Amino acid sequence: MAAPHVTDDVPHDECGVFGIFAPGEEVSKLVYLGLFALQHRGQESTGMAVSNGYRTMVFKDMGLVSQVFNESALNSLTGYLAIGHDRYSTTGSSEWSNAQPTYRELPGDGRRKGGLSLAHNGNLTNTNELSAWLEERTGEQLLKYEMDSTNDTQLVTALLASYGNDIDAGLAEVLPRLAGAFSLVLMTEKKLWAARDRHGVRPLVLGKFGDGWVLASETCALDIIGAQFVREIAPGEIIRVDEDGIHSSTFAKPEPKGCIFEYVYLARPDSVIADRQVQMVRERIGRQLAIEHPVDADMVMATPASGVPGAIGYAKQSGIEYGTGLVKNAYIGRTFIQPTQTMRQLGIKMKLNPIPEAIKGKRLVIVDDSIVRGNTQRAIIKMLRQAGAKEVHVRISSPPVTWPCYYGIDFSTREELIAPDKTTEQIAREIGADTLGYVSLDGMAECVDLPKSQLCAACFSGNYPIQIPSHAPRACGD
Ligand SMILES: O=P(O)(O)OC[C@H]1O[C@H](OP(=O)(O)OP(=O)(O)O)[C@H](O)[C@@H]1O
Ligand SMILES: NC(=O)CC[C@H](N)C(=O)O
Ligand code: SF4
Ligand SMILES: [Mg+2]
Repeated sequence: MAAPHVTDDVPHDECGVFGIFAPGEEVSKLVYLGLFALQHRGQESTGMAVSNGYRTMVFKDMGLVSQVFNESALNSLTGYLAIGHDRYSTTGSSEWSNAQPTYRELPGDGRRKGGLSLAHNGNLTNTNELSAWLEERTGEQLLKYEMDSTNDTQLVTALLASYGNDIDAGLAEVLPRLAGAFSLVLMTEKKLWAARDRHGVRPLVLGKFGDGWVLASETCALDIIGAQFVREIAPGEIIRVDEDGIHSSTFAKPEPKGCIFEYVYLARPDSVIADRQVQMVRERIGRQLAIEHPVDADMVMATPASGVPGAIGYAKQSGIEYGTGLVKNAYIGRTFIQPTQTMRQLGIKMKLNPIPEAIKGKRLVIVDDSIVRGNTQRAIIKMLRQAGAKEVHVRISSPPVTWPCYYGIDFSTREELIAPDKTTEQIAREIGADTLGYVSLDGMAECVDLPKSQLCAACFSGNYPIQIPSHAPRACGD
């Protein structure tokens, strides 16, 4: 059940995140649109906190944006200042209590109580230390202490709330002590903040909306409400928006390590990250893939949806005709970001269906952006063979994923990945492909066209540029 949380006092003050400060506007419908545009970043739960300057209402529930919010819910969420979140769980299970935005009451003065609402994309890697620090500061144990079971976002909210109404002081002390990845938006009844970890692992952008300001994980969420892109929030930067305007400060020296997987899979192709149009990066990687792994074939086809730009690039470079061999059900989202293996496997069956006439008797090149657990390619190749494909040559627009991600993508053990300790031929046999080719790490990074030193590619290389949890496995030689 959706649970509105209302603080009713008078004045006081990867997942996808969204924030807006637009005096004179009713913003809940704009937040809805922004969250809708960011749905590809998280499909498990969604929510928003909205303030009219005096009190905050938080409304969140399990499910998609279109399932959780309806007209009457949006009409009841009145106010000009809001944040929102689409969740894809990485730390803390997929359940209502971990849905975001998180909310904490602040002490306030007298009856003027207020609250802190916060939404987080990323994943923290020192939750043990942070739990201990919270206990030291407040005597509070957030959850029964257990490795990995403390929701990282709740910890940040509790730590910041322990500074009372002085959120700026809290941010200045708490943010430098967070390890891992975080793109945050947070608000009290009158002010909106955003902050990005010093590595800028996850994207976060600033836009202008009339006289107001918007924050969003990706530029596609600015486009949908007609906001103008202003700039990215810099790694290590804090932005505050209030009635006096916008204010920027720095809490740490930037050391960029943007997630390369955003370009490969996570972000929407119509978004722009670090001045790079994601669609164009993916097409370039497809071209590179054709150069590195050519094959004689009759048709190049994509694994919908994220494999499409790479397949276009592969077809253009190879000169092999591009065709559609699989139809995607338009009413189903991403399968990889589902929280359980059963849901991921079922999802693929519901999502993709072959077109036998288009593929029968053909030598196919099937392009996808990545193979992680192998669910998608295993299922698709079976479908294509049953539909009469003569040969199936799989080409992948990223190198083998061989190491877990601790910075906001949910593959946290090596055991769940298909590629570790296997040759490409072994993986090809396991998924049932005639041949398999992965683009090289250098080739992929060149297509992103940023210095390798400014990117995280740890899930491909095992070289973690940012602290990982103390219990995590390390790459050989580390
Ligand atoms: O090897 P796996 O474990 O199956 O994971 C990789 C697959 O998952 C993703 O697709 P997804 O269905 O999530 O989203 P998409 O529709 O954007 O391609 C990705 O694009 C690959 O197809
Ligand atoms: N994918 C994410 O950004 C997840 C955010 C946060 N770590 C959570 O699990 O809720
Ligand atoms: S480990 Fe992989 S998915 Fe995680 S932040 Fe680095 S590049 Fe991105
Ligand atoms: Mg896919």
